[in-house]
Amino acid sequence: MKKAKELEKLRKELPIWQHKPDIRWALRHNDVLLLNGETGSGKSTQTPQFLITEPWFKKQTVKIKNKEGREEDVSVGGVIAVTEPRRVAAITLAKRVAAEMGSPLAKGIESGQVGYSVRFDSIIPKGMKIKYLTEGMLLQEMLRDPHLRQYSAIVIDEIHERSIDVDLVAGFLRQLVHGDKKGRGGVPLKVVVMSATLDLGGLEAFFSNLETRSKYEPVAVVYVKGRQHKVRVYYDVKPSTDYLQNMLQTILKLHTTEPLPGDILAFLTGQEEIETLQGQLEHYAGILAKTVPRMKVMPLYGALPAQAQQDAFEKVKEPFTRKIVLATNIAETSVTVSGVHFVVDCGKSKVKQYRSRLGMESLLSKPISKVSAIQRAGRAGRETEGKCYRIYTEEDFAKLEADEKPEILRSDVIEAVLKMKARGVDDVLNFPLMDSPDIRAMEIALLQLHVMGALDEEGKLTDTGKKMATYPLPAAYGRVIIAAAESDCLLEAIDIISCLTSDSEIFLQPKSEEDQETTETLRAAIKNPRGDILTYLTTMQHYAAENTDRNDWCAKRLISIRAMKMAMMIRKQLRQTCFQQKLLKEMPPPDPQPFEEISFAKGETILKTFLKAFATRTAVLGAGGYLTTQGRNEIVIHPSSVLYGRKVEAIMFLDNVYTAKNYAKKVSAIQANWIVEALEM
Ligand SMILES: Nc1ncnc2c1ncn2[C@@H]1O[C@H](COP(=O)(O)OP(=O)(O)OP(=O)(O)O)[C@@H](O)[C@H]1O
Repeated sequence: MKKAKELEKLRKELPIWQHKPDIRWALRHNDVLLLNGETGSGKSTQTPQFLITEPWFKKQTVKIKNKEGREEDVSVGGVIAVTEPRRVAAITLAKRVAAEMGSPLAKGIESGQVGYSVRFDSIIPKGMKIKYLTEGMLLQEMLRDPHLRQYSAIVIDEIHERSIDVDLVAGFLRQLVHGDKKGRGGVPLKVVVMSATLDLGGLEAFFSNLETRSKYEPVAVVYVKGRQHKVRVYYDVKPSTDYLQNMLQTILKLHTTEPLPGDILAFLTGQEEIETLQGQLEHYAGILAKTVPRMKVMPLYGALPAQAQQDAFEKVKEPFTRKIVLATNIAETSVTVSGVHFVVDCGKSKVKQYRSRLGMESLLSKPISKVSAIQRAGRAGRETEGKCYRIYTEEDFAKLEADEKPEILRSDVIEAVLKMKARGVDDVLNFPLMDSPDIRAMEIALLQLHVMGALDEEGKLTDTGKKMATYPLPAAYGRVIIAAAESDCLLEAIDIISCLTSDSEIFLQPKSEEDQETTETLRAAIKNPRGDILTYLTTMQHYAAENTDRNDWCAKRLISIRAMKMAMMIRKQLRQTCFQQKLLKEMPPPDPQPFEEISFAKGETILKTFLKAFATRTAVLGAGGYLTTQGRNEIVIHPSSVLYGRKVEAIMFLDNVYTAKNYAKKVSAIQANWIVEALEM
């Protein structure tokens, strides 16, 4: 790692450096700054560093009335939060900025100026002035500290990515900036919104307070022109029929013709493609001539453990070796993958799509937007001039949409509605957001939350709803936790939910028929004929009871050890939260505990508990197959379910995908009369 002094020279060469005075001036006179800058101009790393010496940044002690109406001394400010759409970006940026400031950032070191906070991992040193965190973490903090008293400023990075979380953060910040400042003892909160897209008009209108516009204009705008290094872009001359094959050839060609140094970063749509290409590249790596550099192929996707993700960012230490990073769009924005001079872009990514008519969400592989293509290319020009190879034609590029459609317009909005309610927004249909979701999607979400008991007849958040909003879980699983505490099956529900919400699938797919047979035999003991929910329970209970070699236990059954480790962390966190909330009377004894088969009756209780949250995700067997209870749509059981091919009276499914057919996933066998009971609750 370079020293702060050496890095200072590089910092001064960044295009944003020239704008340091404008940025400071703008925030001395305005509460909101919109900052537009090309990728690589230095926004994410420099902006917070420019601001920590400003007079308004200092921590202040102010008098604020508490709930009883008594005035007390409270500290406000002294930290700048920078939100990032993804964990990797928050962590790598914090490390970079810590190095630039010459401030240590490591586990066990107590003081330092930079910290970060992402799920299951944080370093918050004493004296921290800059904190990188994910948008989701800031939303959780806002529930505990609605006035964000810890902070002098919030910097929203990469707002153009438009995740649901960033839209909510922006909506709540707008409310804080324009609301009365009593909750902060009169100290204003500064907000910096950073974007790589030029269209700031919409954002400016959103953050301006239209009612008071004539008296006071709170929004300043700064444009940062230029990036540090040039990136040349190359296109395919004709459309490709097999882009994976094309990617492979392009990477091999670059590897065999381009001199070192110069690592390659390739963008693909998901884990499966990455693993396929990795296998192919490693095959070629074994047969390359000795005169050609060695290849070090490194995957980079969301479900990888944090350390494996960080490894992909490191410089290659081995001599005469080229790093080839195969990534999903998690490496698309904000990050610098060290050593990369070449980007190869497949031009697609997986996106969530909500079909409000069906009330269901599915994941589709779609062409990216122009903004994404530009961001991807930008990764080649972070440390030096670079090249980007687009595995599509220039005409195809011209046809791409300018921007991604905001997630809130293509998703199930139940979590968004719950978070708004938890923040005290009563009229969610009229709460100002940058883009308001389809009214039908909002109404469905309100209805579902009411059915779950999170909202009362008047649409007010109930105690159940308040608790649900505090869990780092989809709303429906939060509801299951509460129902399970009432039905004496909380520990079992936590075990199941931990598996269900782990980063990646617990059960890996066998690669050959032979594997399939052996796996089936070994999995027989964990499979429960009543469906996937109870199968997850036995899996977790066997895994937690295993006291010799958990890796070996997983490998034999083709169970993902990585997914199980993540599930164990979620289990620990949920047990602690439930203990704090007094849903759990005492903490269970530490693992390993002997495996104990649950009774048939307990299994029924668990399924009925899940049904309290998933009553609308059920289907009943008719003459032609299963028909959903909501909407009477045909649905078939997905091959990944233990119930695949079985005909039972009725099913409950926790997930579904809409590809060639409407598939139910994570399926359990239930009785039709339980659905009526659950809906009448
Ligand atoms: N982890 C890192 N390792 C090496 N260099 C880095 C690192 N992070 C940032 N840099 C350098 O700092 C420059 C500016 O990075 P920064 O993230 O601030 O830019 P940005 O304008 O926010 O870009 P983007 O919108 O793409 O995130 C990079 O181009 C790179 O040269």
